[in-house]
Amino acid sequence: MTIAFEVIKECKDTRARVGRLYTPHGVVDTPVFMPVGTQATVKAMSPEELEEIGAQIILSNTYHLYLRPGAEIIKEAGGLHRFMHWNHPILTDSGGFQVFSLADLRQINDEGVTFRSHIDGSSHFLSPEKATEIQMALGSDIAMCFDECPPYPASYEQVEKAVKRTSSWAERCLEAHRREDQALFGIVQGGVFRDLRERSAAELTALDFPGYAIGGLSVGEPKRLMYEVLDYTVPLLPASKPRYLMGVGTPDALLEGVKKGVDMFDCVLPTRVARNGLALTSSGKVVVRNARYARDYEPLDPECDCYVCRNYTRAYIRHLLKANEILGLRLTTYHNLYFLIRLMAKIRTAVMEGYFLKFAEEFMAKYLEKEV
Ligand SMILES: CO[C@@H]1O[C@H](CNc2nc3cc4c(=O)[nH]c(N)nc4cc3[nH]2)[C@@H](O)[C@H]1O
Repeated sequence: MTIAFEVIKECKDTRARVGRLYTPHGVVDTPVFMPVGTQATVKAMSPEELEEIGAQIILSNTYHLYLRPGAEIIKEAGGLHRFMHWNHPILTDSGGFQVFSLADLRQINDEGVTFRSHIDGSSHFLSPEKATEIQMALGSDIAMCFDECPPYPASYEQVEKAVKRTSSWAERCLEAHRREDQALFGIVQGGVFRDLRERSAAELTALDFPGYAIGGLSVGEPKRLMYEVLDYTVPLLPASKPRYLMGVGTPDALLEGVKKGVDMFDCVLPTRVARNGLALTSSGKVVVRNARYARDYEPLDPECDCYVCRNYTRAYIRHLLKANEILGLRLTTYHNLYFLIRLMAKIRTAVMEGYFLKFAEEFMAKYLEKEV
């Protein structure tokens, strides 16, 4: 068995649950936030720093690594874990989303996708078989099916076509998948159309994947629409298997996703906004680049106990960011990742001890979702 999942504790008044995901590279306590390491690195962080902040599993991208440095080099180097010196679980996204959102799309048909690289314009072809082969070469613990993620908004016909393709491509990925020490997760599509979500979930659960992602969300739709889709999609997935909401998210979306029964999350947000000088704190977002922090000798988050908040001030980090000093990016990234990973740990404790709903309400009351 390449991967096993067990539900440890269910929340009595929401769908939240604490679980444990057993993978070839270690155990993951869920709900879990996965830092994004698109090009085999979580930007500005070393693997040791990721361990220090409590990162359990990270995400990397088939599309990017296939284009650069190429799956062959990573395979020759002994696989992605050895290549990037990360000896804990890794999940790779299949390229389904990246090829639509990044590449200069040339053509998509039932066979696969022809596209031009966003790096050098060279022409490439990705199919379910090829995306699966690349992930087997990378050696991630969890590989994702090659799917079609429609944009938002998209017409019913467009989404229906993507569901059909995603289901047929899922069968082809399953057929092509040959690595015993790697789990392949299915991805449910269906946009914001309930009947299409039901159809996609039925077709994918019939294939009995060890885990399921909810795709096609966090693509620009209003949050309340995403929550509505989750409300009727999560119950369609087997409760005994991990559920992964792709591309999410902000502290409020993580809390809502956990409340609705999601176990795994990933988002570029904490690392991306850090590079724009925005810190996530228990009282909301702090745009530490702002002049108002020039003489602010408090930590990014006075309630945070991370290495950055124990040793540096807003004034210093603002100075570094304004001076384009690399340490500025590193310190803000370190704190943002710590903040989200710490939030997930608090969520797990709250579920275990039966006060999750109260915790979520109190957290949100403080996290005003506005810049302080
Ligand atoms: C809100 O942040 C922006 O939006 C992206 C996050 N949102 C997101 N939705 C996703 C959906 C899918 C999917 O349906 N299939 C596969 N295979 N991977 C996916 C990856 C996804 N990531 C960030 O890149 C950022 O630009």
